[in-house]
Formats: sequence, C-alpha cells, structure tokens
Amino acid sequence: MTPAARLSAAIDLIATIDAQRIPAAKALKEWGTAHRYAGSGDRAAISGLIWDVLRRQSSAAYLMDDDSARARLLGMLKLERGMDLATIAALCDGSRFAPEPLSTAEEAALTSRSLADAPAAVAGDYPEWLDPYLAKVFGDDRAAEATAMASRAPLDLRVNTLRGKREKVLPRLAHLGATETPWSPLGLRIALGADARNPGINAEEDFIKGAIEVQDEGSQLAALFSAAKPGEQVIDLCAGAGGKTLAIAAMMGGKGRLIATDHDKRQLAPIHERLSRASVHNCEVRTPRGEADVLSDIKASADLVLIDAPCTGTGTWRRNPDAKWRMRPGALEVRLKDQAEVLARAAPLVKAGGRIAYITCSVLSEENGEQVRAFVARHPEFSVQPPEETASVVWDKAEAFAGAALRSDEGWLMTPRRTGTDGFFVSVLKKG
Ligand SMILES: C[S@@+](CC[C@H](N)C(=O)[O-])C[C@H]1O[C@@H](n2cnc3c(N)ncnc32)[C@H](O)[C@@H]1O
Repeated sequence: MTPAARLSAAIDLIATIDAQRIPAAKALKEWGTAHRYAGSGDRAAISGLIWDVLRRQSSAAYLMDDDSARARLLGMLKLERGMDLATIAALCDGSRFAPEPLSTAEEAALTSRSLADAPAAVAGDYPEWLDPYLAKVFGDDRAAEATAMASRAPLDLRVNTLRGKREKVLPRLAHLGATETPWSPLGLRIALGADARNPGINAEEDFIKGAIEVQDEGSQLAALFSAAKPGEQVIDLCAGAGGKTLAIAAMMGGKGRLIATDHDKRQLAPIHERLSRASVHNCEVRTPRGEADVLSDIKASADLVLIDAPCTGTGTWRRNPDAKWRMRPGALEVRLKDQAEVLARAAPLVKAGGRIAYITCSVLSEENGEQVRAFVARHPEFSVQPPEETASVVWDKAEAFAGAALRSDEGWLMTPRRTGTDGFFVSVLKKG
C-alpha cells in the first residue's frame, strides 16, 4: 500500500470505530482479518495513524472545525506528525486509493487555524469532565501537561542488575537505537516510530536471559524511591504481573525476604515465569485462595510494604490513548475506595521504623496527595518522609530531579512533560 492508500484505510477505520463504538484494538484486528493482502508494514502504519488520531481526537477536530474521521486525520497529521500543508496535500491528491484532494476549507483550516483559543480539555485532548481534576494539579499548565500525556511514548527498559550491567547491555541493543534514560541508573530507552512497529524486545538475547525488562523509567524511579535494601523484609501488596517486584528484587540483590501478593490471583499469573527468567530466588509469591488472608502470619514485621496501587492510570494515557476517552467518573470513585483499602491493609504489616511506599500511575491529587493525607489522619503513627529525602537516597541526580518533578508535601509527581516519564506519584510513609 502507498502512504496515501494507508491514509484512506485509516479514515475508513476511524469512521467504523465512530459508527460501531468499538475499541480501536478490536477494529484494527478485524481490519487485518478482512484485508489479508495488507503486509505487516501496512498494518503497523495504519495502527500508528489510528492511535495518533485517538491521541489528538479533540484538538484535531477543533483545528479543522470539523469532527469527521477525515478531518481528524488531517488535523492529526499537522498536530502530531508536524506535517505542513504541502506534504498533506501531496498525500491527498485524489489518485487511485488516495484520499480526495483537500477542499478550500480544509486548506484554510490547516494554514490559518490554531489551538490558541481552544479550551484546555480540547487543546490537551482529554475528556471535559476531568478538567477540574487536572486544573487542581496543574493549574494553567494543564493543557501543556495533557498534550505531553497524549504524545507517543518511547519504549523503556530496566537492566536487571541480578543478570547484567547497563554499560554491557547498551552496546548490544545499539541496533535498536537504545540510549541511556536521563534519570534511572538502570534505564535504557528506544524511541518508537510513528508506524507503531514493535521492536521485538522479547526476541533479544538479553531479554531471554533476564538481563532486561520492559519498564517505564517513572516506574523504575518509583521502585528506587522505596529504597528497598538487601536483607530487608519487603511485601509487594499489589504485585500484579510483577513489574515492581522484579525491580525491588534486583535492589535487594538476592538477600532478604520478598513476598509478592495481589488480591486478584489472575493478575499474578505471569509473575512466576518473570521471576524465574530474572533469576530472582528470594521471592515468595502468595496467591490468594478464597477468603483466607495470605499474610495472616505477618504482624508488624515488614521493613517495607510496597503499594503499587490500583488507580485510574491517567499517568499512562500516552500508552493508552483509547482508554483515556473511555474513562468515566465512576472509575475514579472505585479506585479511591480500593486505594484506601490497600493502605489500611498495609499499615499493620509494617514494623516500627519501617515504611510504606505508596505509588500510583495517576496524576490526580484525589488518588495521590489527598489519599496520603487521609491515610495519615487515620494512622497518626505514620508520617510522610520529606520528598527530598526519598530522592536523595537514590542518586546524585536528586537536585535536577527536584527541579523537574512536581513536589507536594506528600511526595513526587512525575509527568511526561516534566520528567519525560509516564505520570507516576510516589510517597514514602514512615511508621513510628
Ligand atoms: C497498578 S497494578 C499493579 C502493577 C504491578 N505492581 C506491576 O508493576 O506490574 C495494581 C494491582 O493492584 C491489585 N489490587 C487492587 N485492589 C487490591 C487490594 N485491595 N489488595 C491488593 N491488591 C489489589 C490489582 O489486582 C492490580 O494487580
């Protein structure tokens, strides 16, 4: 397929997604089945176009003053891909399989309209009901923050120090264009192209041998801020597929006791294979069975309880542009309740002098600072460790990090705009 034919296919697909109200991933899969002649390059390119239209859904429609599938695609080409009028016009030349030539109104919109007067929710591409929530966190910066939260994310990797060293792994991933991430001493970054092609990390020898894991740099920093140490007793209460568990295990260097659990046993399913590939030998996975409390033997003995809390995931919008538009107010209410529950469960597990590391991948203060304040009010035996302290334990970049991240009395908030990471909040709460 020519680049122009891919645009035509993308316009048709967006119209289908609109009309049938189906998730983009499902629509793309069905399109692939119905167009078996399309090669993998075509599929990747068309997926990339669809995801980018979802990223710029509102702003592209505003720019074009038209919310049709075609208008949103054209607006996206300008806003997300930085194409000028001549480039867009050359693609839309009306030839066989290419989109129709640009109308006078489309040409005018692409040259003279801008987002300068657009409401923040439109310029920043987020559901309008979230505007007061984002205003509370970011104030007048919310459109700029949200725009960064809508832009395509790179692929970040964490080098597993149980199996390798960053300086050794880096040259082996040179063919993928890997570079060091700016903050994490363990991070590597691979920029992803507009065609959404997967670089095939799972087939890399370093991945197979457990020397690298896919993990956003913000997630790596959140784990580092917990300051897990060799010899400690650490409980990962919301371990899920084990992303943080693996990072914590590497920090512990195989020494001490690590317990991973989750209230949903299905979420834990991939953790066993991942722990084994990463050569983690000191982690006990406790899978819930029925109503029994799998942590009933643990009473005020943990040095660290890690809570990678269930959250709305607003910090990961750049990886899930479809989920962003599907988010409903009810989802926030449910998550707030879950978070309070997990915090209450963690409190009695921690020993005097121990700590809770509370982490979310959301930017909303209801899930972050407000949740922490409410917990400390209910549990005065806990107090927030000053954020500067949590960062300085980690590394010499603490000062630059403090200048970049958003600090509150309760902890650090990382965002795509500020730290180039997914949105992550981290608070460390000391007991006694
Ligand atoms: C953000 S995800 C964890 C991701 C995982 N730690 C990782 O890094 O791959 C949140 C997890 O919390 C779990 N969860 C939700 N409510 C919980 C509760 N009340 N107690 C324990 N886990 C809970 C969910 O099942 C989900 O796996």
